[in-house]
Amino acid sequence: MAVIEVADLSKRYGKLHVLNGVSFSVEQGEIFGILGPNGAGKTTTVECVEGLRRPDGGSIRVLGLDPVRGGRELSHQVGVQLQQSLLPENLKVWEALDLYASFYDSPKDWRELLEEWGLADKRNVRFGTLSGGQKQRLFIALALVGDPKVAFLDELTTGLDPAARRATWELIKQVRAAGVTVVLVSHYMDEVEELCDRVAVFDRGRIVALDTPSNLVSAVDADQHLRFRPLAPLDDAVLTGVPGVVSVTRSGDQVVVAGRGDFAGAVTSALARERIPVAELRIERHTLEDAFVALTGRTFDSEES
Ligand SMILES: Nc1ncnc2c1ncn2[C@@H]1O[C@H](COP(=O)(O)OP(=O)(O)OP(=O)(O)O)[C@@H](O)[C@H]1O
Repeated sequence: MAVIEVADLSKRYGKLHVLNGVSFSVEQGEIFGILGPNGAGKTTTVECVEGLRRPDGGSIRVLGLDPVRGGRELSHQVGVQLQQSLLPENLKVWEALDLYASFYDSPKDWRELLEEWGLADKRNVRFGTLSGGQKQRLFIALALVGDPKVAFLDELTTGLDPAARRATWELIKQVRAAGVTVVLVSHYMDEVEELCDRVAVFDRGRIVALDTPSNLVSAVDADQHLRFRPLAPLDDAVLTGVPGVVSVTRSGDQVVVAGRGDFAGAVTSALARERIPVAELRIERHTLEDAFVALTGRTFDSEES
């Protein structure tokens, strides 16, 4: 069952067309990723879906309701982590959770959320004195305190250190396991690969691909690279004739073989046949970043113009 249905969404700011015909649906219980570089239109899309912005065209349904007209009814079933959420500096952690819980019909017990999100010992601490990571975890807890059916999380792990990011990912998986549908806005490729069941790749106000992260990666039609250090003299001609090999180059004492299809197995067989032992053998598999470049012709970090 689709929890969110977006069809042909368009949005302008003055003369700037920010969204042009964006369509997607989010199924119940999935983590749906919205990935794209800065300015691609991710936040505008999500804010339209949340009912915070009015689209210029297209239709949106969330749990069967129009987010603008059904806003009141929806707000009890939806949790939102705002991108630049700000709370009064003096508000204590427990007061923030208690306040947010009061907005909902049947909120979660915020004491449990404090435990889950590692904030139990910060209960009486004022918001203004929390670290960046603690603020971020509090914002996620606030998005979940209403026990929502759908949670929108925007730049989930910004400001968290690597261990805290991993811990957050595990908690988000638990949120999914509890049946909550999650829409995750991100520009972190690793996060999307780790968490998302499906991902919509945004570029310049359009969705250029929508699939599982692994399907997006395997659709990349570009050379793969196999690297190794030969431990005996190697004539490149041994490898250039191997089926699937596109090129053989050297990088210091490493050999880099570019190829397609099943070339890696054929290369290692050829090395074995020639009795050339190798060290540090590794295949550089494609990533979501490669998929983005293949889809748009641009690197992910280039800003939208
Ligand atoms: N209120 C606004 N008025 C005018 N232009 C806006 C407004 N909000 C966003 N924009 C512009 O619309 C475009 C899309 O912005 P949006 O925030 O949706 O992108 P994004 O993909 O979420 O980027 P980021 O990752 O930086 O948040 C950008 O060019 C942005 O400058």
